[in-house]
Amino acid sequence: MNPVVLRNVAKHYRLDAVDVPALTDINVEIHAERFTVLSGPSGSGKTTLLNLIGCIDRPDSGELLVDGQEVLKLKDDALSDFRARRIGFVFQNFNLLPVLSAYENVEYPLLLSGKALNATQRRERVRALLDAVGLSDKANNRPGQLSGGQRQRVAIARALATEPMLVLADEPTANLDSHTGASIIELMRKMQRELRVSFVFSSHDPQVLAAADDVISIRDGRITDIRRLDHAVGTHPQPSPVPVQAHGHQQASRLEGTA
Ligand SMILES: Nc1ncnc2c1ncn2[C@@H]1O[C@H](COP(=O)(O)OP(=O)(O)OP(=O)(O)O)[C@@H](O)[C@H]1O
Repeated sequence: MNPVVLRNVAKHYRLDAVDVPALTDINVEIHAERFTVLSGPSGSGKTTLLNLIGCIDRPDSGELLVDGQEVLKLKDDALSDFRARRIGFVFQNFNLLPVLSAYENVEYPLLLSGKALNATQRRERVRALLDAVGLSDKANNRPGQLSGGQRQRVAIARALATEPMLVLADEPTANLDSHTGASIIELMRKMQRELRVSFVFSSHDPQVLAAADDVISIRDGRITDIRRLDHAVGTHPQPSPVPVQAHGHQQASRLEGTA
C-alpha cells in the first residue's frame, strides 16, 4: 500500500484580504519505502504540501490518505494522536528541546505517543537509535553542546523513535555545510533502508535530489513532473521519467546488506 495518496488537493492561505493559492489540483501517490523529494523554487508550495501530508494542516478540498487512513475525517485530537504514532518529523532548524539531553529528546516522542513500552524497552530503543546515528557517547549532551550535524542526527533518531511508517523532512540539510549535509543524507538513506520507512523531503539541495528515488517537482503550487527511479539490487539506478499523475511501476528498494 502506498503510504500517502493525495487526490484533487487544494490549499489557500488568506493573507489580509488576499487569497493566496498555495496548492492547486494536487494528485500524487508517495510510494512505500522510497526516498521521495519534493523539489521546487522558493514559494512553490513544498512546505505546505509536507504540512498536509504530515497532518499538521488540513487542505481546503480534496482527499488525503495516510497509511490507508482518510485523515481528513479524523477530529483534531484523533489526528494529533495519529500523527504522533505514525509520522516522524525532521526540520531544518532541528527543533530539539534545548533543556533536554540528546537521550531525553529521543525518548520524548515515546512518552508522548502512548506506545506501550516499559522503561527498560524504552531505554533499549533510545540507546539503539543513538547508537545507529553514531551518538552513543553524546547521550547526556544537550543540543547546545552538539554540532549542527550532531543535532540533526539526534533529530533523525527522535523522528524514528516511535517506529513511524513515514518520516517527513523539511529541508533537512539547509543549515548544514555540504560535507555534514552529505553525511546526514547518507545516514537517512541507511535508516530508511534498514527500518523500511518511507521518507519524504522538501529540498533545493542537489545532494538530496541526487539521493532520491522519486522526485516530485512543484511550481506555483502545481505538480509539474514526477520522476521515479527504478532500482534493481546491486545496479546503478537509472532515471525513468513518468508522466505527471500516472503512477509508475513500483519497485521498492529493499537493499539491506548492500549499503
Ligand atoms: N501562513 C501563510 N499565510 C499566507 N501565505 C502563506 C503562508 N504560508 C505559505 N504561504 C504562501 O504559500 C505559498 C507556498 O509557500 P510554501 O512555504 O509552501 O513554499 P515552499 O516551496 O516551501 O517555499 P520555501 O522553499 O521558500 O520554504 C507561497 O506563496 C507563500 O507565500
